[in-house]
Amino acid sequence: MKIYIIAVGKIKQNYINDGIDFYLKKLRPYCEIEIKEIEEEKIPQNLNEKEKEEILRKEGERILSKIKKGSFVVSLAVEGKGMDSYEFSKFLKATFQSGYREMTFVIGGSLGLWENIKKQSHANLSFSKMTFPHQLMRLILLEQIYLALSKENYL
Ligand SMILES: C[S@@+](CC[C@H](N)C(=O)[O-])C[C@H]1O[C@@H](n2cnc3c(N)ncnc32)[C@H](O)[C@@H]1O
Repeated sequence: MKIYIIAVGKIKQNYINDGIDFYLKKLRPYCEIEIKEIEEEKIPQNLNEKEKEEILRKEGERILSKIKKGSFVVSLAVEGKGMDSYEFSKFLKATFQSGYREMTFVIGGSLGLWENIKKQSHANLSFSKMTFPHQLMRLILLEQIYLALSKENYL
């Protein structure tokens, strides 16, 4: 089983990169996992709606080009479906048990995710009603995948 995380932008904060490395190592016995970074568009000052939509579309098309056919795609979105950690663990395992060999999680950039991606995904997943920075979202997602695959009995 393989998990891809497609995320917009590079992470510059060392504490987040250290956390990501930490969980990638811990996840090694449980699954193969790969992060694909998408180039982030520059956001102009006084951004208008048209410019915002254009940025989301450009980033969105880059994301779509990285999604492998046959992968079960989950977009991370504040307005998506909420789950507790136990439900998330069951969701991960059930997806792989249903025959999918790959899951792809998609995390948007500073402006979010293109609507087309959310519509085309198999599921939209919310981690809470709060909006987290996209860099931190990568770390939170890895920690929850680790919890889901390694510690079911404690959830
Ligand atoms: C800074 S947020 C984007 C905020 C943007 N205003 C929006 O409405 O989507 C960047 C990305 O992090 C992810 N994200 C942030 N908070 C989240 C949450 N509570 N649940 C799921 N994903 C979240 C989403 O993929 C989002 O596109």
